[in-house]
Amino acid sequence: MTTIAPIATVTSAVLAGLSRVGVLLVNLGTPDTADAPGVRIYLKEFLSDPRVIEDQGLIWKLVLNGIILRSRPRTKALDYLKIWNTERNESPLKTITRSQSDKLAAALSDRSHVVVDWAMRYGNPSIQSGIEALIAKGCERILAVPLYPQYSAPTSATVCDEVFRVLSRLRAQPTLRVTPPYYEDEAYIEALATSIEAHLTTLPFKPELIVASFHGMPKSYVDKGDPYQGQCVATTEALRRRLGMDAAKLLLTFQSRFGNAEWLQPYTDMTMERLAKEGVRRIAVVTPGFSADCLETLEEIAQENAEIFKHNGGEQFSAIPCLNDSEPGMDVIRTLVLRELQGWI
Ligand SMILES: C=CC1=C(C)c2cc3[nH]c(cc4nc(cc5[nH]c(cc1n2)c(C)c5CCC(=O)O)C(CCC(=O)O)=C4C)c(C)c3C=C
Ligand SMILES: [Fe+2]
Ligand SMILES: [Fe+2]
Repeated sequence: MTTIAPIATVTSAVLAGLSRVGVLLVNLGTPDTADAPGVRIYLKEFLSDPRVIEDQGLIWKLVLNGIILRSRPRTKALDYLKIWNTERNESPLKTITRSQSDKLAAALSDRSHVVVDWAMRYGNPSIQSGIEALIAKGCERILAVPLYPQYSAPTSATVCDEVFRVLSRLRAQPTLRVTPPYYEDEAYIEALATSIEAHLTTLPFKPELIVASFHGMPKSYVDKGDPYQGQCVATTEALRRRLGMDAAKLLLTFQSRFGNAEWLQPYTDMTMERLAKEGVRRIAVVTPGFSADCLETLEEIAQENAEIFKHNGGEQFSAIPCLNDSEPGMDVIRTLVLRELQGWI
């Protein structure tokens, strides 16, 4: 049965005349600790989400609990250790998302009734705690911002599911808006292009080509109607136009395959191997689908895929940082948020 949460905090804020607008930045989530128990808790929550693994039947439950959660946490914890932010003792995804939130708050500080916070879909800080904190600060309107340029059900939709689940337990709900995907927004394409150009000037070599690697997903999800692949293609084509590069100079690939089903192709790792074997010696890889550097960019691309490329004859490999909390990156988030807050501020 759905329980109705107490609304005392909401009521007192409203009575005090503190009606505010809340902005909640949300990214995927990451383990709290870089060890097997921490990764197990994270993977269990993540992989039990029917938006991520659509068939949550008995066979999947047996595979998840009997195989995956027994072995993967140990190996993945070692990968997390390679990229861990030891200063703050947290995953880079958290450090960067917090900084994006702080910088957005600073950029909107002249609008005192706007409150900015951040949350993770899986793990901590949770979406529930983020929404409760905004409500406690008097926010009667909330803009949820899934930090994914391209929409997909396993990422953007599940953020909405969780936001709606939290609101479903409230008697006095805040009014809700959700930012749309921004896969071909001018500010986003411009930010990607300038960050690529700036990065290339820092390299001691000139890449023969650039690979744009997006997180993959099972092909069947797209066949059933997920628009993700089309939006990745649209981003890449817009970037090609902006950079004056053709499909042979800016390639589109999909990484992070999980399980045995067919995922979106071409696969990043197989492309690295193919390119090196065909004689390409110098490449750069950009990851436009990730708004913040994380395990998939810092370890899988910058370490694993660099190794695959070099092992097969490649010589120079450079991973281009995500937009993160850089000036162009914050320009994207600020532009998106200000556009979607129109009429509220
Ligand atoms: C069926 C499984 C998965 C789907 C579908 C999926 C889609 C998807 N994921 C991202 C972004 C990220 N994924 C990250 C890690 C990660 N992804 C999966 C599985 C699926 N992702 C797993 C099991 C993991 C954990 C690591 C591992 O065990 O391999 C991350 C990094 C998180 C971090 O802690 O740094 C991100 C970001 C997108 C955009 C996406 C949809 C297209
Ligand atoms: Fe993923
Ligand atoms: Fe990965």
